[in-house]
Amino acid sequence: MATLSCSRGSMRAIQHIAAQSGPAMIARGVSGRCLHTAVSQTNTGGDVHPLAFTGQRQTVSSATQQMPNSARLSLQTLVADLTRILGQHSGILNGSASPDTNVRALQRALTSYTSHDADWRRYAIADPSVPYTRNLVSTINQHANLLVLVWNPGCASPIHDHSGAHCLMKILKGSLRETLYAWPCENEPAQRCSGPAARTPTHKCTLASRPSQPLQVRRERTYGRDQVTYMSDRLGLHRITNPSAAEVAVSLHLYTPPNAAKHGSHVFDAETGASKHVAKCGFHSVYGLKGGQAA
Ligand SMILES: N[C@@H](CS(=O)O)C(=O)O
Ligand SMILES: [Fe+2]
Repeated sequence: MATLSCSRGSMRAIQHIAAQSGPAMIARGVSGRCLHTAVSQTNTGGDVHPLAFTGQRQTVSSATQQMPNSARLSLQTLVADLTRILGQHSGILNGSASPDTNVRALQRALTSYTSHDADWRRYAIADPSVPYTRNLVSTINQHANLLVLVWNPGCASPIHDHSGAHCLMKILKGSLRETLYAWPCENEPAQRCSGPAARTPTHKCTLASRPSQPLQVRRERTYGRDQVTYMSDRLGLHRITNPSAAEVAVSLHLYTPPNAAKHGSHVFDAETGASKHVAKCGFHSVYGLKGGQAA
């Protein structure tokens, strides 16, 4: 089975795989997808993995607009708060979502920040050719990745895991729907899928060792501007969708440790539960500069 990669050098391979697979592959949830024709018509990259770099970009708002100091400070303050909170734990050392990470404090910090467009505009680099873009704001002293994601109307991420990291998402603009799924092997007998290990990206439950069956949806929730939600591999898998047919949505994501950028993650087929590893998920921009590479 071909491995999708987020690295820039393998874009040709991704496009080639996608061209062969076409809409069926997208519909099966291996890649991100867009539901509305307005996007998919311009979306050569309905076929392109959403985490991939494409080189074609536009900012959501005019880049020439000034950023008020007060707004800029509020995002800086949030980054400072997150750095202080994450500096107090050792989660970065063991490469997985450490129980001593103060998730509540992170959640409080993200909640107390109020979204100002002028604050995050420089990071919100859109690209109509992919379902969504990933733009690095800060590495929080190497403890995390703080990203701004820009979601085209009707577009969604693939169903994916979070590489053992804590993931917090705050809506900056518009609304986003989260569909939460159980791990494919969660209800399998222990001998076929060994306990908690089945709920990590390194679980051994491959397609060969279990029946092919649709992923089970646990819940669906829609979050509006300034709402914050938490996700991790312990809760299962998820897909994020921009339900609007017309409006771009923007969200702020904190991943700690920053595992997906380093080691990639897994995407899942909704119909069969089959997974693929996506190597080293990159950024469309870094610190507001286009064409950035993964830190
Ligand atoms: N975790 C996804 C975005 S989302 O669907 O939560 C990513 O980093 O690309
Ligand atoms: Fe996610």
